[in-house]
Parts: sequence; structure tokens; C-alpha cells
Amino acid sequence: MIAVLGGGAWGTALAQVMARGGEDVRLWAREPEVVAAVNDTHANPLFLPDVALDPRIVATADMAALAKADVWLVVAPAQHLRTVLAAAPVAHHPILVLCAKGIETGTLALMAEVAAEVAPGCPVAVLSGPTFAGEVARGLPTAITLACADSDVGAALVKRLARPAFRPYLTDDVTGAEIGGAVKNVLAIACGVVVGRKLGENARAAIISRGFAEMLRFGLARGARAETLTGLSGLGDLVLTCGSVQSRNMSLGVAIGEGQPASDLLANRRTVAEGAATAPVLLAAAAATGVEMPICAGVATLLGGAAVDTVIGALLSRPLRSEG
Ligand SMILES: NC(=O)c1ccc[n+]([C@@H]2O[C@H](COP(=O)([O-])OP(=O)(O)OC[C@H]3O[C@@H](n4cnc5c(N)ncnc54)[C@H](O)[C@@H]3O)[C@@H](O)[C@H]2O)c1
Ligand SMILES: O=P(O)(O)OC[C@H](O)CO
Repeated sequence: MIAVLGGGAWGTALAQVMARGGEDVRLWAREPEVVAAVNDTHANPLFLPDVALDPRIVATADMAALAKADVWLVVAPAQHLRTVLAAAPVAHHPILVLCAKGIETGTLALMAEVAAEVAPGCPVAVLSGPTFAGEVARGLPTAITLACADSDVGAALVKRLARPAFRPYLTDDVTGAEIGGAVKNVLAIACGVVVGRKLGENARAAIISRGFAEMLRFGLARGARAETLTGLSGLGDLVLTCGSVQSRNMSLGVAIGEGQPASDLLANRRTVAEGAATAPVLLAAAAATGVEMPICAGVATLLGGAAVDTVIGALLSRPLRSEG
């Protein structure tokens, strides 16, 4: 049995992929209306509208129902991972596949570090890459990074999770996979601002490429490998998320660029835009590592309420420097 912890768009899409591949899937959702909709109508209109779900997905509000699963896809948002996992019945040490993209506020911890603290003894892997949930749930072709420090566990997981149109690529660089996914969300907000402010396609390409330089600097300083950061979970996801308003992070940036206050946009939203929480934490982590990340800093400043034109002006007036 495979357990899915989190009934948002991504947890539901992953449950669909696993169920379609013949797995017995238990999906834990926090919202009673999601549990009822998945079980009664095989749909999740709250988080993944317009997708007919496989009737083999069984949703539950009771985490005890997941206890028999040997593999857990953990899909709670980054800022809630600690609380959700702390309540989970994992004493039998299932494999935890961490699917959130972010850095924890306060601790500056990556998701694998949080899991190691909260669920000691559980083998951990990270699943991250260019994967809009709606496309994955509809069975469209997708490739993704599966990162696991234990090569035997990783190889078994890749076989277990792979489907004809869902292709995991294995690496042992867990930090690299995590950093790519966390940083690209912040950069997608920046790209959205460029689009919302109508600054043009040249500016968007500049943000993607200079933003990638920031991801690379920070990742390498934290021990990630360049091949991971240029792979699916890094550059691949950056290109996807900076190229489509299907992205919640990018569309948040578009609205900020159009002049809507970030605080209004973030108040009371039901879906996550992980980059908003990650931006200030990333800056603190970058400072602790001695790495400069001016575009990510600009995003954090905007989210704090700075005027869009002031932030853009500050980025454009930075000293000229060499590209490398
Ligand atoms: N949606 C995608 O296309 C996609 C793809 C890949 C990775 N991800 C990542 O997956 C993670 C989950 O995103 P999503 O898109 O499934 O979420 P979502 O925006 O669809 O839904 C919000 C989720 O947050 C949960 N939540 C809200 N408040 C909570 C709380 N206090 N405690 C615990 N959980 C709470 C809700 O139950 C729900 O599962 C994020 O880190 C996201 O970056 C999303
Ligand atoms: O909608 P976003 O911005 O959270 O992006 C979703 C996925 O992370 C894309 O890979």
C-alpha cells in the first residue's frame, strides 16, 4: 500500500498516478470535504478541479488508516511538514518520499532535515521536478527527479513509482534536488512581476538566467551538484514555473507586478505559493552561506511591501560585473 499525506493538488495528482498503476492508495486529507468528495464522487474540486479520479483512491481523515503503507508520499506544504509528520504513525519506519518545495521558516531547514528530526529512522527520498499537478493527473508525459542518499532504496523507489508517462530519474543528491525546487518558486514570482509589469520577454529571459546563476551559487555553496541543479529539479522546474501562469508562484508575481498589494494577495488564500514563504528564509540561508542572491532579495522585499518600481530600479542599478 502507498500512503499519500496531503490532499492538495499535488497529493491528489500523485495518488491518481499511483492508483492508475495498480497500487492500493490511501490519501490522507485535512479537509473533510476533500475526503468526502474523493470517496463519494471521485473528484477533488477544492484543489484539483476538472479531473476524474481513479475510484481505487481511498481518502481518509484518520492517519491511523495509513499505518500499513510501506511507502509514504509526503505532500504537506513545506511550512506544515513538521506538524503533519509529527502526527503521523511512522513507528514502523516507512520510506518517506518528500514532495514539498521549500525551506522551513525559523529553522532554515530543508525538508529532509525536518523529516530526519521528526521521523528519525525512516528512510527519506525527495521527489521534485517540472510537474504541474493537473497535467500529471491527466496522464500527460512527465519526468521528475527522485533523490535518495541510499542507492538501494532509491533504485527500488524508482521502479515502484515509475509509470509509462511518469519517469523518475535517480540521483543521490538530495540537497541539490531540494534547493532547486525551493529556489525556483522564488524566481517564478520574480518572472511573474516582469510579466505583470509588462517589462518584456528579454527581461523574463534575464531573470531566468541570472536567477539560475543565483540558484547555482547557493546550491554549490550548500554542497549540491551542478548536474542536479541543471537537471529536472533545478533548471527544468525553473523553466516550467517561469513560463506559465498555471504556476501559482508566477501568477502571484503577475498580480504583484500589476500593482496589487502582496499582503492582500497572500491573505486567506487556500492554495500555496511556496515561494512567498521561502523568499525571506532563503535570504537568511544565503546570508549564512555567504552567497549573494539579488533577485531573490528583490522578491523578499516586494513581499514585504516595497514598491515594484523601486525594487526593479535597484536591480537595474547594481554595479556591472562579469557573468561567471
Ligand atoms: N500543485 C502542483 O502542481 C505541485 C507540483 C509539485 C510540487 N508541489 C508542491 O507540493 C506541496 C503541496 O502543494 P499542493 O499544490 O498540493 O497544495 P494546494 O495549494 O493544492 O493545497 C493546499 C494544501 O495545503 C494544506 N494545508 C493548508 N493549511 C494547512 C495546515 N495548517 N496544516 C497542514 N496542511 C495544510 C491543505 O490541506 C492542502 O493539502 C507544495 O510544497 C508544492 O510546492 C505542487
Ligand atoms: O504552481 P506552483 O508555482 O506551485 O508550481 C507547481 C510545481 O512546483 C511546478 O513544478
